[in-house]
Amino acid sequence: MSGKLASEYPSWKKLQELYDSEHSKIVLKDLFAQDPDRFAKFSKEYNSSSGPDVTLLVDLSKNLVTEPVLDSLLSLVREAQVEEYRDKMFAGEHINTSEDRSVLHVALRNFDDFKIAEQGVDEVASVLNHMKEFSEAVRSGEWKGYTGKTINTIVNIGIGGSDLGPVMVTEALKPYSKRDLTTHFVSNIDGTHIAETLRECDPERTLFIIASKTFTTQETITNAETARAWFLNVAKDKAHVAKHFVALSTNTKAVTAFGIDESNMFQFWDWVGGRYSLWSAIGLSIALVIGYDNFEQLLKGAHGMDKHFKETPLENNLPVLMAAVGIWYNDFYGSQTLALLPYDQYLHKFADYFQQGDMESNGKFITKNGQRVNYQTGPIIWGASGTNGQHSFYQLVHQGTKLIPADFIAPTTTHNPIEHSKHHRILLSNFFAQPEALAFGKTEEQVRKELGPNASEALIKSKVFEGNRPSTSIMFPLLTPATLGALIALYEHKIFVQGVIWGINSFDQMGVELGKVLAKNILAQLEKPEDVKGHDSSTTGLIHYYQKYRKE
Ligand SMILES: O=P(O)(O)OC[C@H]1O[C@@H](O)[C@@H](O)[C@@H](O)[C@@H]1O
Repeated sequence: MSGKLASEYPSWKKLQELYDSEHSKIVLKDLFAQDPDRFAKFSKEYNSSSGPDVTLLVDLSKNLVTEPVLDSLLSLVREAQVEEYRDKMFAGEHINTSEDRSVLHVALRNFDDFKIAEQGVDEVASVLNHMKEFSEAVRSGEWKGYTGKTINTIVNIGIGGSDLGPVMVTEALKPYSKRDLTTHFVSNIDGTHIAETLRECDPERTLFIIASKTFTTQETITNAETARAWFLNVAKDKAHVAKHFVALSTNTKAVTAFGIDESNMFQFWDWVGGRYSLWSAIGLSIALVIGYDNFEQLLKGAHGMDKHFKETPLENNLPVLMAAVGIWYNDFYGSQTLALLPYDQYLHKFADYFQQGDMESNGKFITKNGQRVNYQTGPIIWGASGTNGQHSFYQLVHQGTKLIPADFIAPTTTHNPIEHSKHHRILLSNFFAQPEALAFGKTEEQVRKELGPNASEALIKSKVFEGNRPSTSIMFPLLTPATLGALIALYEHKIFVQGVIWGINSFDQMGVELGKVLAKNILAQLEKPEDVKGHDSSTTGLIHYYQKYRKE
């Protein structure tokens, strides 16, 4: 990030020229026909160089790129000084400039490898130790509720980064979970969420984890207060709260004011961004569900990817390559979205998770220098797992009018090999077929031949697949904790690289503030119609409608 707009870099201009002169010639069918080595050239295998063995195959060959395009994209990465900024992040420099903070989720999974000088980094190991002791005590039954019974249910109360990571990871790693420990995640302020959850809980056997970096988030504090009131309604004595409520936060004062003992608080630091926090104390629910050792494997898998990102030349650097390809579509092809399509039911929350990870990081129109960008920044992230999407939105991906780059993700081996992996073979045959269909389509001649001479022209046309629709395929042997860690870190660093190129601050989230402020103001006006002041006629009309028809 050189202080420039991305569009001012020479390679940006070069890329625009390449797009203008070449894009109509970038046809996957031809590229594959011309070059039998295309897969070998454009796919990369990642093998972890430290920690648990992780291997990932990232196949970029079905993307609309040629070697000259990729070269220019990598020049752009260099001109934007991505490597320098990466090193600044790892060194603990305050690259989150608007909040004057370092960005050190990599320090949470470092295990003494990189030397990072920042306050709090030397406390990471002791917090992990606290998480280990606590999770083992709960899982073994040594930790007892106020009536001496063991814990059989945990309820994580948090939202955004204090919810989505633990939800996604505990779902993804279900095969490693303690099946007799029921887990709920309550996030929404809608009282239905906490009410429906509490209906399934026994106050004598439930542990509430109040997860909030700031410990001021309206949803989380309100839900936590409701949970505490529900608990005390049965337990009566406030002293019992200590056995059933723990907090994950950076805000000791607010945690103790809530009534949670400091010894039941798991600390983290302001250099951990909410959407990058599952590696911190925010991951306590993960450690409880899959066990601390597996949680540590998750961290170590991510650390392996950190090393790869930090030490691998750009040409082979997976987060860099994925970021570069994404920039090509987003800024030159004008595509608006990126679909995340894991062919693994356990990853069914992956797209939800990276909706925040990517969109809250890179959904910004102002550069770090305060200039408005004159190009597109972060893509809209969406997706669904497995073949479900095929029976829903893939129609548009195949034959719609929009270009939708997609990442297909799958394990070679399933955790559930029913009937000698019959299901998995069918699943994977779809995983292989969809990118093939997207890339190579089906020509009019093929359709004509298939339908015979009596078919109408309209029918023939409707069955044509233009093809040339790009995708990346990512495969790995099995979705283990370490593999998942590496996969998440891969996307985190992709987001980082794109943010640096666009010149934006990927680590603040100013865009979530305005709505919060307005809601607070409106909340104070909801009682009486005459209090509703200072709004446009639409907002006033809506509030008045509410006031007319509400029951309580
Ligand atoms: O963890 P707390 O502080 O409750 O924040 C929860 C979430 O709040 C939102 O407004 C966003 O800013 C998210 O980045 C954050 O993860």
